[in-house]
Amino acid sequence: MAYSVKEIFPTLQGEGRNAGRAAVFCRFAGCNLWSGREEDRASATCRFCDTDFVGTDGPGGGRFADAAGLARAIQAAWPAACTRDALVVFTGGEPLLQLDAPLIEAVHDAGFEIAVETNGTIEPPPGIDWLCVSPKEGAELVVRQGSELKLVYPQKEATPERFAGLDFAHFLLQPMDGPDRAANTRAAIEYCLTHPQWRLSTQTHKYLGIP
Ligand SMILES: C[S@@+](CC[C@H](N)C(=O)[O-])C[C@H]1O[C@@H](n2cnc3c(N)ncnc32)[C@H](O)[C@@H]1O
Ligand SMILES: Nc1nc2[nH]cc(C(=O)O)c2c(=O)[nH]1
Ligand code: SF4
Ligand SMILES: [Mg+2]
Repeated sequence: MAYSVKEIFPTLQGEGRNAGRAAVFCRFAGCNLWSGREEDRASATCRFCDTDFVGTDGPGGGRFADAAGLARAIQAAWPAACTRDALVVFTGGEPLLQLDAPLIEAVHDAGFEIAVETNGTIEPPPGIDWLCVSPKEGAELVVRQGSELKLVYPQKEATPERFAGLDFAHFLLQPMDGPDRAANTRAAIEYCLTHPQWRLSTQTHKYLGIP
């Protein structure tokens, strides 16, 4: 199938348990919880999104006719001379609207480990090496196991207690960015201090000034 990609760029994973690890980010266009248009934000299911995922006009973005072509573009963006420890992070928008078996096979064949950032509303295909699920208030969570559960905090109805018993290796709270980031960060720290199952995930790339 063809893929709509907003942007492809090398950077360090800024969030979660793999923060600090070099990766190629492949950001798919489109999401099932928001159109991405500001005029629709207030009526969307997910209203706090910090990302522009509309269109295919970002650096390295475009329409890719097949998995081999997209895998080549990802490989070309890998900054190191060899593919040792190569990692691609599929994100978006919602990557599970587009990530499929042929693309997983093509990037594995190119030597990459595959990480995915998903809102957890769509069943993932097999073969993902690191699955990060970030539940959204008001959206049904269908992906109930994975590598890390990274909850943006606070969300009124999506409380940590609702997810603490699910089958994930790591549980993270990520302060909601926006006008209340400082207060949200203090609240997340307080929660982690009193609930040590949960660790703090800060969006380090925003402090570091990298994409
Ligand atoms: C832009 S989303 C794309 C992947 C997928 N749609 C999802 O929501 O997980 C990437 C990550 O950023 C998080 N995120 C989005 N907006 C945020 C905000 N305002 N503050 C903190 N994290 C945010 C999401 O929860 C998710 O973990
Ligand atoms: N450096 C960096 N790390 C990230 N981790 C998750 C991101 C995302 O937007 O999915 C992201 C991102 O946009 N940049
Ligand atoms: S589900 Fe993810 S990409 Fe979609 S609007 Fe929410 S944070 Fe943004
Ligand atoms: Mg981001």
